[in-house]
Amino acid sequence: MDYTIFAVAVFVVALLVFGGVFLIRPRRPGGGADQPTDEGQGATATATAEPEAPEKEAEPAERIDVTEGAEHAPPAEPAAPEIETPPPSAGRLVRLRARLARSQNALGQGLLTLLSSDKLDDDAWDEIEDTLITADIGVTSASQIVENLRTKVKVLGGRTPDEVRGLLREELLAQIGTDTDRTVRTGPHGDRPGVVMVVGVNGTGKTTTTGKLARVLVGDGRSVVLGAADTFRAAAADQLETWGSRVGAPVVRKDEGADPASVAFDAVSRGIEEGADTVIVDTAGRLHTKTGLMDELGKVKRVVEKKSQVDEVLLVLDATTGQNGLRQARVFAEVVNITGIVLTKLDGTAKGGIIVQVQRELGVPVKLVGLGEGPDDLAPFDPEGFVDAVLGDAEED
Ligand SMILES: Nc1nc2c(ncn2[C@@H]2O[C@H](COP(=O)(O)OP(=O)(O)OP(=O)(O)O)[C@@H](O)[C@H]2O)c(=O)[nH]1
Repeated sequence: MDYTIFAVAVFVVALLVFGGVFLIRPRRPGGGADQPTDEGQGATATATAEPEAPEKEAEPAERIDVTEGAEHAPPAEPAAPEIETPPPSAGRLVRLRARLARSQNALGQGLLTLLSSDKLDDDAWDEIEDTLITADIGVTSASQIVENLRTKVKVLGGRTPDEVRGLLREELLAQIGTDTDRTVRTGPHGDRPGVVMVVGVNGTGKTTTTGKLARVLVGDGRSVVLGAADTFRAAAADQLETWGSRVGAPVVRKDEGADPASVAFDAVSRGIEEGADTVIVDTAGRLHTKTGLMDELGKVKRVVEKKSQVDEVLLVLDATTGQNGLRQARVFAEVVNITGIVLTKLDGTAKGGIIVQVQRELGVPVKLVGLGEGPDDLAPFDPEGFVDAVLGDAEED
């Protein structure tokens, strides 16, 4: 009996030892502990499927902590980029005027030719009005311009090209408004930074504008912190980080899907801590129901205001989208108190009249215009510079 028990015990121990060795050995190639080595071996097909599984499982647990932390650490940071010194804002529209002239000149030349024709009959005036409407200036403004021009031309009698240009210039400027305050308020208040919220539908150039505006401010000698509160797409935050790193502006971001208001709050806190002059918060515009949009933008603003007042809410509109852009503008204007408009992609459309229409609709001035994809292709809007470019009076190239 004893021998039987002893024999069974020896057999069990032997089985365990043999089985243990056998079981441990095959795990090595794909096992958790060896994972970094395997990963380093790179992309060769079949073996990669297994090691990836434990890695993915481990990630979310770590990421939750990161979400709560101040910033998202980029995975493998490349060598720090060289910090650029962008040009100041002054004189930018002059530099970009040739580009404006190129896109808007057909409108100006079309109007000047019609106005200079010998016979200014009803058909000619209708054509002038149609040309203005085609340029998205809006029906009300177009008919006002035509009415005023008709009266002035009658009084004038004969018309020299200079006189015609002068009349048209005057009318266009009157519609755009020369005495409007177009200052972008970015200044700090004591020890608190100025806060700018950038809103608008994605694809209009919102993130690009946030980055370009940071460059404008840094070019003017300001220190800037950026908040990547468009958390719908991680790529938007990556994009902003690239903009920020080029001018040495820190970017506060969190994981995709994080609460935009908390990103904005942290960005403003960081701005205060660092004694920055301005915090620019890029928000998401992807919510196509008005209630969702209202809730989100309202919350971002309220939360930011716990830390500092919001000085500017800039609405970014794509000039090439015409009536669609105007519809977007109306929705945003209903949900948030817009203080200025940034009209992007003016280099890509002849319909610069949208400036007049959007200002008239929203009662808010165009403060900045985007004139290209280059990093410094954002300029403070200047009505005279714009109209001179439309009328083909661009001296610089
Ligand atoms: N030609 C031209 N392109 C512009 C201008 N502003 C922005 N863009 C381009 O428009 C595209 C969209 O810009 P984004 O800044 O990514 O647009 P967004 O609204 O932030 O959209 P998301 O990136 O999806 O958040 C990019 O290719 C920009 O380079 C402009 O003034 N002129």
